[in-house]
Amino acid sequence: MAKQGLLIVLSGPSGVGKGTVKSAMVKQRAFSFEYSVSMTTRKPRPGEEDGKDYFFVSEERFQEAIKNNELLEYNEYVGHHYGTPLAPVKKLLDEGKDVLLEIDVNGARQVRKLMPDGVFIFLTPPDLHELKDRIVNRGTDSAAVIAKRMQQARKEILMMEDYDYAVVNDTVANAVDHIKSIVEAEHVRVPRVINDYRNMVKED
Ligand SMILES: Nc1nc2c(ncn2[C@@H]2O[C@H](COP(=O)(O)OP(=O)(O)O)[C@@H](O)[C@H]2O)c(=O)[nH]1
Ligand SMILES: Nc1ncnc2c1ncn2[C@@H]1O[C@H](COP(=O)(O)OP(=O)(O)O)[C@@H](O)[C@H]1O
Repeated sequence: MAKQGLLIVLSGPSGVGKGTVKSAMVKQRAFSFEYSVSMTTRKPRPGEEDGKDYFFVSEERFQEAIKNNELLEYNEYVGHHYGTPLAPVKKLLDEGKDVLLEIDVNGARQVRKLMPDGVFIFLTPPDLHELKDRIVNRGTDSAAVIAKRMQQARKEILMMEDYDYAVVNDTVANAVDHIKSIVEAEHVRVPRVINDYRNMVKED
């Protein structure tokens, strides 16, 4: 049986650059991983594709997914539901592939209980002014939504205490490098590799 893949959970306040860092990791093939596409009831932003960025669904479909236990975790964030479809994550991990979840802190807390072997990474802004500038410059949210996201961000940043690593997204290249180092280190943690050595030293 293939060794289980590593579950990588990436969180951070809105606008810190999670989407940007994730895309850069895919583009540069920084390391090999599969991205778990979440289900959401929020409307697509310009340029977002159904099935690639999110599965954009109705509230009814989301409620059905909850009822049928299709979601590993889910949460409400600024008026919309977001959740991780369980089946694809499980299948990919069983195939030995690393899977990246980009989810909020409440979701990550639920995942930590169910899958404690994952690595939990929190992406932080260099400071709060920079965070606000990034959300404003992205140009996808109204002033009212930006204010709510900033309020949420202040609370969320301190929830990094539930995570294993804090990575500063000062430049995208630095953030990608740090995440890559963390994933490489996780791959050689003794609990993950000791079985290989048990086999090595077995007498034949
Ligand atoms: N719990 C949970 N949170 C999610 C999921 N997908 C996305 N999120 C989080 O929901 C929040 C809002 O996401 P989004 O509307 O795309 O805004 P953005 O993060 O500012 O680009 C972010 O904190 C995401 O990390 C999911 O499947 N589950
Ligand atoms: N390291 C960075 N330096 C400057 N701007 C960044 C950086 N990372 C992301 N951004 C910009 O910040 C905005 C928010 O990034 P995004 O990836 O949408 O964040 P999130 O997915 O965390 O909400 C985007 O306009 C993006 O281009």
